[in-house]
Amino acid sequence: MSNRLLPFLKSAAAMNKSTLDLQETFRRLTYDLVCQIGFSYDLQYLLPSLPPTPFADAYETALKISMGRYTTLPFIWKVKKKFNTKSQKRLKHVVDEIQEFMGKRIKEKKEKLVNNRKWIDDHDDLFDRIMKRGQDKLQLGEAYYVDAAINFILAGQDTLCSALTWFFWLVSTNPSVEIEIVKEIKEKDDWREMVYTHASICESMRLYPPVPVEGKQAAEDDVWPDGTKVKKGMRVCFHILAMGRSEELWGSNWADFRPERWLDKSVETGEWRFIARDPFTYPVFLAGPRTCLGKQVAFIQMKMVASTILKHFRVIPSMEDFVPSYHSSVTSKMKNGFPVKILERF
Ligand code: HEM
Repeated sequence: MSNRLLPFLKSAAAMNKSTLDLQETFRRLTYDLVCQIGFSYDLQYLLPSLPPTPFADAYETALKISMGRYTTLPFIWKVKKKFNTKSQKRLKHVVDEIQEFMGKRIKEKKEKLVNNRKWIDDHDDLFDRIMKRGQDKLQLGEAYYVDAAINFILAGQDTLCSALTWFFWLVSTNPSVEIEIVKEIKEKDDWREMVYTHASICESMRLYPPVPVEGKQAAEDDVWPDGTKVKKGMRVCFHILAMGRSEELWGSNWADFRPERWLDKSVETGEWRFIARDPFTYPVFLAGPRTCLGKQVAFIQMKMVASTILKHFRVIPSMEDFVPSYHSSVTSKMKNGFPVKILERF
């Protein structure tokens, strides 16, 4: 944070009235973060020079073309695949690029694991741990780990970027919440004690869940408690965004951004206490056995980014009545980005 995000925002603040796309800033930051956490690899995307982002571009192209399969009839994309149309050639090209990039990272790790135990003991990123535990699988070849690494980036980068973008928009348009968060982050150094900030993050993901819609396929015939019959093989979708805006679940003030709905204030100490909601009411990270494996990491990262930025800067939408245009792909996005001005906080 201090040697990448802070200098980047300082240089944006120094350019006084210039506009910055915060969504693009978080896109770059989260690629850097996720690759650091996963592989100790520094992509160096968040630099004031705004360098090209070839790996991210390939990744997003692959995602866009593959997601298109969900919005067309299966036989259409199967025909396209068979006749190797332009989009299918493009998909193959970017998938090759991604696999080559990831293959290199995994190969480097595998060589170090085999040749130099000391190195691996000293460098404990996520994939060091996964590969150490699964040494028996090293013989399976790199493909196993390459797939796991690609899945890891998919799970962690876009979701974090989305969560941060909507959080900063909601905070910038709710001054009383911003004042309370800034007060808290100035008082508390430990992210575990940032209860009000935690509640604000939960509340922003209620209104704008990074993953807006989820689906699962029934492994067996099932009957739900309300009598609904679900046959083996049926696909069931649930709308996380709609659930977060349900009056039945959140009351008549569901449309308000109110971190306090997650909080209780101690009468004696005046300290906030967080009241968690059950994950089946709030399935932003899913619920049950497929709950997000990175939930804790996600909260830590978001609190670190939020506290780093809000301690030093004010983030102000560059247009006075800016209303973001919601775009749902795999994650909740702002259609034309989030143009802001960054001002030093004194
Ligand atoms: C605000 C941020 C995040 C949100 C809202 C989120 C949400 C989710 C959701 C809804 C799923 C279930 C997907 C499914 O089963 O179809 C999931 C799975 C997963 N998430 Fe997250 N996630 C976030 C951040 C992260 C981060 C930062 C990481 C990694 C450091 C991560 C790692 C994973 C992994 C590995 C899975 C797969 C679990 C499985 O296959 O059962 N997530 N996440």
